[in-house]
Order: sequence, then C-alpha cells, then structure tokens
Amino acid sequence: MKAAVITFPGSNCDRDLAVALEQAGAEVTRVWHKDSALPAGTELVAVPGGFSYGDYLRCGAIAAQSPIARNLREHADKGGYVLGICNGFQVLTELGLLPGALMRNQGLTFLCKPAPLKVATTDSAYTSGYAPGQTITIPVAHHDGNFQISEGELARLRDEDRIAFTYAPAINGSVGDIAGILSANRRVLGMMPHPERAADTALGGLDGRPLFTGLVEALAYA
Ligand SMILES: NC(=O)CC[C@H](N)C(=O)O
Repeated sequence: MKAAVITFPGSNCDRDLAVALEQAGAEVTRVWHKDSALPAGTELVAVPGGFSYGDYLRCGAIAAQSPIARNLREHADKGGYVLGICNGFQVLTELGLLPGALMRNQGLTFLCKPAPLKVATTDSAYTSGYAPGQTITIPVAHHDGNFQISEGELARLRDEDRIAFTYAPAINGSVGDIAGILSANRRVLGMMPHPERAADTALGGLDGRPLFTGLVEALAYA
C-alpha cells in the first residue's frame, strides 16, 4: 500500500504515524502542507495528530485551507482512503469529508491518558483487523475531542453502521460516546484516539496495530 503522511506546521504525530504504517508494511512518503501534489499512486492519505497552525481559529480549520488540503479532497472525492487521527480527524470535519464537529472537552481540560474503546463496527478496511465488539485501549491526547452532530446525522451514522469506535466509559462528552466515524463510502476514517501510539510494545501497547495491519491487508486485496 502506498501511503502519504501530511505534515503541517504544528503536527507532532506525523513521524509516529509514518513508522506505524511502515511497520505494518506500507510504503510511506512524507508530504509537506505547502506541496500541491500527492505522490503518484497514493492509496492512503494519512492526516496526523498535533496542533496544526497552533490550533488557531479552531483545531484543524487553517489546515483545511492549506495547499495540500485541495489534493486531499480530490483524493477522497475519487474514492481514495483517508485516515485522520486526532487533529487529523478535526481537519477532516473542517473539510466536510466527515460530518459533525469536535468541540472542547466537556470537562474543559486536556485529556492525556489511555482510553478503553469498543470497536463498534468491523465493516471497514480500518477495523477489519479487530473482532466485533472487541474492547481495546488506545491513548487519547486532546482538548477538543467532544464529538457533536445533529440528531438526523447521528441517526444516519447509526443506520449506516458508520460509528467505528466508541469510548467505554465516556471521557469527553461526545454524543453517543463516539470516538471515531467512517464516511459513507467507508474509506475515510476519523478518530480522536491515537492508534500509532499503541502499535509497538516499546510504546506500552499493541491495540492500535491491527488498524494498520488490517488496512494494509485489506488494500492488498481491494
Ligand atoms: N493530539 C492531537 O492531535 C490534539 C488535537 C488538538 N490540538 C486538540 O488538542 O484537540
């Protein structure tokens, strides 16, 4: 699988994400926010966590206007795979590639801790490496992770089985305890927890690894 990992000024999980993808067998190219093209043959664009452009305006809002964001949108519009983690999820909602918004955590504090999650669907390239209903632990590190969405759009997410992960127990006030969602074509995933921080025993956990290995395997047979 050919993957491109975007770096914005303020990204801080870009290298970890590239390493996690490489360890799963992906061929990774790093892309700068001012680039105006993705490498030929890119199958997955990965948008990492961090504090892009200092979180000014709203988390992810300025990154969504960057030069590479146009290529990201084109890639998604063509049916390409896009993975947004934490700040990356915020960027994808700002771009309108995923519905809803990430608001300030209910407790108004930055949360940095391991978060137990439930795998809510295994029907995607990103979650096929898990067992249905499996409980996993993945670290979170955010102040704007409180996912909110209209009732109608929430019903649609549920009807279409597009909720990928939920917090168990709740941590930040997200509606339906939602931690990650899929696009209608199931090729775009946004999630607040950081699977790249739980993809190596040296990092204290392996529960994030099946996301990357499952994705690489799923795309090999796509
Ligand atoms: N780790 C991250 O990507 C953090 C995202 C964003 N800066 C927030 O705090 O909500």
